[in-house]
Amino acid sequence: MEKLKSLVPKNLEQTVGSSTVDDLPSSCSFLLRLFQQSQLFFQVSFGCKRPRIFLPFLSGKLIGDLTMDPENALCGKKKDAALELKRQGNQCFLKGDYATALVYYSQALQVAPMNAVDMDKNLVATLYVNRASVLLKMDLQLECLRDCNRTLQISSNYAKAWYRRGKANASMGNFHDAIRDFQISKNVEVSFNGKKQVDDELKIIQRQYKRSNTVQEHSNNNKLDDFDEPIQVKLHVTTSNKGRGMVSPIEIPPSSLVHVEEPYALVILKHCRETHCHYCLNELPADKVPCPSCSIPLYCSQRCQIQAGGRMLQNVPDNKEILKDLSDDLRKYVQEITSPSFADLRTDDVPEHKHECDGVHWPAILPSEIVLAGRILAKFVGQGGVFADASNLVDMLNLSHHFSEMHADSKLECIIYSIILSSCLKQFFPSQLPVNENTISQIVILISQIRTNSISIVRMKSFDAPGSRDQSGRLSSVAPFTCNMEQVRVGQAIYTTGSLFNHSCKPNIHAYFNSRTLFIRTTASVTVGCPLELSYGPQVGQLDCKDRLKLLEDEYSFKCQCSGCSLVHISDLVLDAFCCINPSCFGVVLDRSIFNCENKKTKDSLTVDEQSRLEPFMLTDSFLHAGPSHCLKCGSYRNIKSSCSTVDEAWIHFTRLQQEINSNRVSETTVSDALRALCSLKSTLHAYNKRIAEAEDNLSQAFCLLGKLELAADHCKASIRILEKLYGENHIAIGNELLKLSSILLSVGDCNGVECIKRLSEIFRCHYGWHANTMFPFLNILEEETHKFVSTDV
Ligand SMILES: C[S@@+](CC[C@H](N)C(=O)[O-])C[C@H]1O[C@@H](n2cnc3c(N)ncnc32)[C@H](O)[C@@H]1O
Repeated sequence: MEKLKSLVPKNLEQTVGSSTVDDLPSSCSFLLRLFQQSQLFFQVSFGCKRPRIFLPFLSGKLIGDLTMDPENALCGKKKDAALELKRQGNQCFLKGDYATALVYYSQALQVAPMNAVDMDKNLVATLYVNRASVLLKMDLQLECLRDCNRTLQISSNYAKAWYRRGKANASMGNFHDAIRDFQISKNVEVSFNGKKQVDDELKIIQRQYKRSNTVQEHSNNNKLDDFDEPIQVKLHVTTSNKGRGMVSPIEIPPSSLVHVEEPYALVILKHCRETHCHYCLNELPADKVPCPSCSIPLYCSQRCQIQAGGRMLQNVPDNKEILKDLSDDLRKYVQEITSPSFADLRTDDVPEHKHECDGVHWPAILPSEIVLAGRILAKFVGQGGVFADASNLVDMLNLSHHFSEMHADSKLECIIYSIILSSCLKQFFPSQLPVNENTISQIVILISQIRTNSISIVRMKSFDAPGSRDQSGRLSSVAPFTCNMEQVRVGQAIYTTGSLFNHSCKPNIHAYFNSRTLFIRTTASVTVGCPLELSYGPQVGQLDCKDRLKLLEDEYSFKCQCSGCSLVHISDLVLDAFCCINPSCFGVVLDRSIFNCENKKTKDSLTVDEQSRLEPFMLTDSFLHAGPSHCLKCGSYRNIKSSCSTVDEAWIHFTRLQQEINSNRVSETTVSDALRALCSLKSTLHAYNKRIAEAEDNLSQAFCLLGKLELAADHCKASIRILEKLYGENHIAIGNELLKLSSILLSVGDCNGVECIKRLSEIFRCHYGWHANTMFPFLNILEEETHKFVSTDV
């Protein structure tokens, strides 16, 4: 991108940098002509791990390379590479290194062409059946079963696939299916020895079946969650100083579902490409499914693959040969497995990966937001939209944006990306997407809309929660659990209605995702006409007001007008405050930058109740009398510079402690030093300063590792008391801390753990409603433990 930008002469750069929405088409036209006339050859690197591209832009080589044909494309399929990976997979399998074999077979599947043949068999079918063997060795029976199905959908008479399917079914206790699998395997097996082996296995399973009397359970792994919770209210759109926003026409209690929406378009983030499904964004299972036509996307199931790519894995196999000698029951069974029905899939949508497939490079190379813009454009065109005039796409989406306020450099980048994107998409939509200034300026606005409105889709990072179950479903332990639950950004999406919710640093709604679906729930009671606002990122309790304002301006291009940033409240006062030097005074002392920020806030509109809550920390008119470095309650002076040095010195011990915690080896000496440092922090910082909470949390983790659980519980409680002040009692951050505390208390047999679990369950349910138990399975387990705990106690 930097090299492309360097082609633009200074005067044109300035014109582009100062352009507004109205003169955008002329800026786009200048740049388009410049690139079309450029005779320069240049090298473009988009900063990804793909090889750099050497391109003459004018000759179409840049676009040519980005949209290369499947035979030559790096993202295309490669039979030789697949065969080599298969060979390495086989070697690892023979050595018993199943985990590495799994990786090789999966990589081979990613690059194997669908129609390639290897030793008289379809290569993809062979790779699936090989991977099925590895999965069976690794005790992943369900994954093995699915890979067998995939083999059979390509090659229904693959005896080994029926045989392994039978083994997997038998291991899972599905004896009835296992018997049918072995019967079919025996039928299609050609060798005498093979037939005998299957027959022996069949006899064993038949005997087991007779004994077991098991009720057959047909697991439908691809079944989507049923969703039947009604939406509580139809929200209204109003306009305020924040632009359009959502308000409630009625009073709404906490934890009410107020909005559910599927994305208009969505894209996976690059760092999650190997770990999460490119369609539903859930974590990939061991039997991930590649795109049949290119080597980039990976899916958790065929359903997701078909929905994203719009094509089946293969043609429906010809079952005639295999069916002719089978009973009616077995014939039906073969049909079900080899020709699964995806009739319930939504077919009204434009498959979002279709225009990116067949080996084109650009979706792998361009930034995610540009790929997302491409998906929106493809959907627009796929639904019959045409770029006849200058604003139809922009009007259709009707989303706000900040193009005019964007930095000059960002404007230039946006236009260059729009030229590249329109040229790439032209290969797929030759007549619908003309490369001209109208199309390009609409794409520029689209990118600005994406920057203002796209929502990050997050997932909880996998972790071993307390009371996790082993494979057999037994509770492994309720050992103290001390790590923080972390969320990872996995995708970026446009939800057209969801983007009408404004931001507040003190939000009253919470957004979360199940697969691709956006859910929004109230976290507090909402009065009639009250705006429903969620947090785009920074929240009261996490960052002080000046840092929040800066972050929102830098990353989201607006000056926050929320009540959290315009009214004085306890959290912003205490979060980074120092304590008063007078031990009997609970007032706060602020440094200059925080003081100046708080001083600008309105104090007049505070209610009597709000004023009385601030009372212990400050006199509400104290800003007039006291200044920075002075206690806002009694006016005493504190030397901020030396106080900062005291804190820095103390913090060195907590940095060391954290390092030891990370390596799971905590020494008694480091803990004693940290305890002394905590005293020093407490005599310098305000009692509700967030660093004290962090220090208490570190000590709690350290005492857990030393096995001193009572002390761990005490420090955890101290941390929670501070966080409650900063965030409020029902914030999800408190839920996370309660999770730690409850696991510590349960480990030492303290019945207060039961109360803790009740409280954390309520917080999680308030934020996630009925999804809480599926998203956080440890809740069920902890609740079960609680029941046992209570009954044992009685
Ligand atoms: C996702 S949109 C929300 C809907 C938008 N208000 C509209 O009219 O379409 C985000 C934009 O809304 C405005 N906005 C949202 N929350 C705000 C806040 N707390 N203070 C000021 N402006 C806000 C900003 O312009 C921001 O870029």
